[in-house]
Amino acid sequence: MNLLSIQSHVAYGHVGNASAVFPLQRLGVEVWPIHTVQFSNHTGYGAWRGQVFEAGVISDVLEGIAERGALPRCDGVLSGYMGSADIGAAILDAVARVRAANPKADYCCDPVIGDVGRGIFVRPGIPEFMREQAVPAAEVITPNQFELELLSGHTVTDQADAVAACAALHAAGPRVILVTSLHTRETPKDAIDLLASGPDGRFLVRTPRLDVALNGAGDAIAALFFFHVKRTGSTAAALEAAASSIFGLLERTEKAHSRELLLVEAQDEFVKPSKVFTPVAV
Ligand SMILES: Nc1ncnc2c1ncn2[C@@H]1O[C@H](COP(=O)(O)OP(=O)(O)O)[C@@H](O)[C@H]1O
Ligand SMILES: Cc1ncc(COP(=O)(O)O)c(C=O)c1O
Repeated sequence: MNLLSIQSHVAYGHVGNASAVFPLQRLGVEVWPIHTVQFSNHTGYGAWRGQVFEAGVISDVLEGIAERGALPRCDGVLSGYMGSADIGAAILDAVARVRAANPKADYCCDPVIGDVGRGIFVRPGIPEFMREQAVPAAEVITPNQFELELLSGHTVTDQADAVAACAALHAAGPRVILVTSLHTRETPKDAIDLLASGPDGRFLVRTPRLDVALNGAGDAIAALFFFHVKRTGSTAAALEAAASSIFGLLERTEKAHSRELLLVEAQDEFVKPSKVFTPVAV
């Protein structure tokens, strides 16, 4: 499988492409990363150095890949945090070019907008861009609970609300939805839910809540989920594999008291997770 992954990149630590690329490679995917920024480290440290690339760089690198004649072999595009609407437009152009070369290619959009604790943390215009352009163009999306509410216009208090919100988003385009970090009235305090919704049904996985506050887990789970959807064609199987791998990764990271995901050290979790969380139909 060949996947184009258009995301931010950090030299030190693991967010964006530095979180998504290696797990895919470990699973045998040929990844073509295009970086939207190159920073020293993620912004959670409060200080970082590096550069935000212009949207033109994305189109230029894509043009070079096209010149190699590779686009018909591209099976999908994955995107994450978008620093500006220009970057967003360049990403959707890339999706359109890939689709023109391979009509079977899919687009997975992690519609990064914000989260429950922090509210919106992207630039003005990005939430609208996600809702009006990126989400309708995507086959697979991976919103967290905050993004699910914002994109669907539904308040999510219980599981039924989350299912209804997913139904509203399916109507906008995406065939498969993974809701991350879901906490409804039914979720115990010491647990985290993941809800996946697709043509084969709706499924829930509940894992223990670990004592970690890390960046990049969302980027890794989006990559894993997209890969397993494409590999299996099953929403339930993709949820099981992605949720189990991420839990294993985070548990190892917690044990080591690491501030960064132990992506390399815990790489076997991507292939054979220590614990398997079997989804239940909801
Ligand atoms: N403290 C935690 N305990 C257990 N699992 C977690 C924890 N934090 C994140 N995860 C797992 O990682 C997934 C993605 O995390 P999320 O917080 O949505 O990512 P991000 O904020 O990096 O976008 C969650 O759905 C959950 O499965
Ligand atoms: C450049 C960059 N990309 C992506 C992320 C993803 O972070 P999170 O996993 O917290 O959503 C971060 C977070 O700090 C970042 O700094």
